[in-house]
Amino acid sequence: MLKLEDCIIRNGAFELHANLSVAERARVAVIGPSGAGKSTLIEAIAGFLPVATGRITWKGQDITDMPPGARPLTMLFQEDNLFPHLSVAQNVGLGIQPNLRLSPTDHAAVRQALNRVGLSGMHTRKPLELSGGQRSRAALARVLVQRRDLLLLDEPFAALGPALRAEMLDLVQELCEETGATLLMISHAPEDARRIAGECILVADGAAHPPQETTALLDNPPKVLRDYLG
Ligand SMILES: Nc1ncnc2c1ncn2[C@@H]1O[C@H](COP(=O)(O)OP(=O)(O)OP(=O)(O)O)[C@@H](O)[C@H]1O
Repeated sequence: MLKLEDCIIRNGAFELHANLSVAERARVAVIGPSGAGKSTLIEAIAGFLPVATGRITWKGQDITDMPPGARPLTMLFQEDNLFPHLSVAQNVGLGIQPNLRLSPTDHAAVRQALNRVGLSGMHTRKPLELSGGQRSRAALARVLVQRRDLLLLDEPFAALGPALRAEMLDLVQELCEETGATLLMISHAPEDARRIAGECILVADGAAHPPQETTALLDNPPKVLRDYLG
C-alpha cells in the first residue's frame, strides 16, 4: 500500500493536500485540470518535492525523507528520459549500474529487457536513431531492469500519436501485470485512464482525492472535472 497521510505539499506558493492510499498492484491514473497539482503530487511521492507536513509510506516503510534515488520507485518523465550520447543498451544499463560497470548477468538483463519491449537488434543505436515510440520502449526497458515495484509516469507518451500512445499504454499494462508493479500515471486523456487504470486520483481544488473507480468517475464526473473535460 502507498499511503499519503495528511500530507501538505508546497510548490512555490501553491499548496496541495493529500490524504489517500493506493493498493499494491493497482493501476491508477492521476487526472485533473491543468495547474491543479498532478505533477506536484507525483514529484512529492518521487522525493523531488518535500512534504511540508504529514508522511508518505510504501508497504509500511516511511519514505517521506528518503532521497529520490533510495526510494523503491522509478519515474518516467514527459521527455529527456534517455541520454543522447549513450547507446540504447547503455541507457538501459544505467538502470542497473549508474557507472555502467555491468556484469555478464547485467548485460543479459539489459538484452532481455530490450527484447521484451520489442527492441532486439537496436541495442547499439543512439536515441536519436530511434523513432519516438522506440525511444519510449527503451525508457520502459530501463524501468524493467530497475525492478522497482512502484512506477510513476508523468505523461511520458504525450508527444506520441493516439495509436502509438495506446500501444505504449498496453505495453505498460502488460509490464505491470508481469512484474506486479503498482502504477501511478498522470494523464490528460480520459481514454488513457479508461484503457489501463482501474482507478483515478482526481487532483482539483487544492487536494489529491482518494482513488475512485475510473468508469464511475468518468461516466459521472463532478463539475470541476466536467469543466476540464469539456
Ligand atoms: N517551480 C514552481 N514554482 C512555483 N510554483 C510552481 C512551480 N511549479 C509549479 N508551480 C505551481 O504549482 C501548481 C501546480 O502545478 P503542477 O505542475 O503540479 O500542476 P499539474 O496539474 O501537473 O499541471 P499540468 O496539467 O498543466 O501539467 C500550479 O499552480 C503551478 O503554477
